[in-house]
Amino acid sequence: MTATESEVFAPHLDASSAPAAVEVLSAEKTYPDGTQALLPVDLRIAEGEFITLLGPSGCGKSTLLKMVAGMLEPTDGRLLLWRRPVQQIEQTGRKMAFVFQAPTLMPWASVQTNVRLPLDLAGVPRKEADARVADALALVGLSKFASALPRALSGGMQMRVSIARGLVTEPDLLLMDEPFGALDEITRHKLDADLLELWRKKKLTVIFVTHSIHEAVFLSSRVVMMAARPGRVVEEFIIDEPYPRNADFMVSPQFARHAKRLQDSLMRASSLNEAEETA
Ligand SMILES: Nc1ncnc2c1ncn2[C@@H]1O[C@H](COP(=O)(O)OP(=O)(O)OP(=O)(O)O)[C@@H](O)[C@H]1O
Repeated sequence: MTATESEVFAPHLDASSAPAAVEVLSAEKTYPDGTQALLPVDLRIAEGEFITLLGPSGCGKSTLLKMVAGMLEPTDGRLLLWRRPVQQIEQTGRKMAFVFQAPTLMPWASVQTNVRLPLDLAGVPRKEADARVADALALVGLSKFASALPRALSGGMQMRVSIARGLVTEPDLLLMDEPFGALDEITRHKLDADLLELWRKKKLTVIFVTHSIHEAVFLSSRVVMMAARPGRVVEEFIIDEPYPRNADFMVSPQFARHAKRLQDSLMRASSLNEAEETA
């Protein structure tokens, strides 16, 4: 790591003064079958933050993320990206990418073709597209696998391809729905660390969904805790620890302190569900 890359970075200190990338304004969601997935949520996410949505199953994490992505309409309320409605993101000159839990790669196409897909869809000329694909593959450490088919890659490598496909459009906002949930712990730690590097290098704003308290503490500048039935935001935690964060951070007393606070909060959020289920 170079001296510049290792400079201390503390987005939680700037979050109140930095421009808003995402504003969720009393946005709520009831599905057509009557499921009340999300009570009104208010959330301001500043440029450069790494936000994690954490909470028990069914608390509306994916629903909220998909509303930010414009993949789902709120039943009421509004969502703004750089002060414009989500559907008008093009007019802001910013870009957003969504990375799903499963890599969802085309099995018959090479890694390179899979990563190029968003550029092909956008009509980017082939030469420029190939150069950007090469950059994205280098970022995730897969340059040597450009011609491979997905089935020749491990689960962790397939997930890297999926991340490269997200990064190839050079997004400002990266939305990730439990991207590493299906991977073994070692691979997950490695990808978490790589993701933090990318986030800092590319000055991204990230919203990340996970079930893992440890992943949330390691990655986030802020954690948004949610509870279910109906889904809602119940607490927020600033993880006021500087970056870069490394393996030493994970065994530090500060890490344990944050993890304990999140654990207690998650227990409260989960017991809210149980209390309501038995009432
Ligand atoms: N298309 C849908 N139609 C009806 N109900 C839905 C739909 N999608 C999700 N739900 C319900 O909305 C609630 C919130 O779901 P959501 O997937 O957003 O939660 P989550 O916190 O992401 O869950 P998990 O951690 O299990 O992935 C759940 O009760 C879920 O069953």
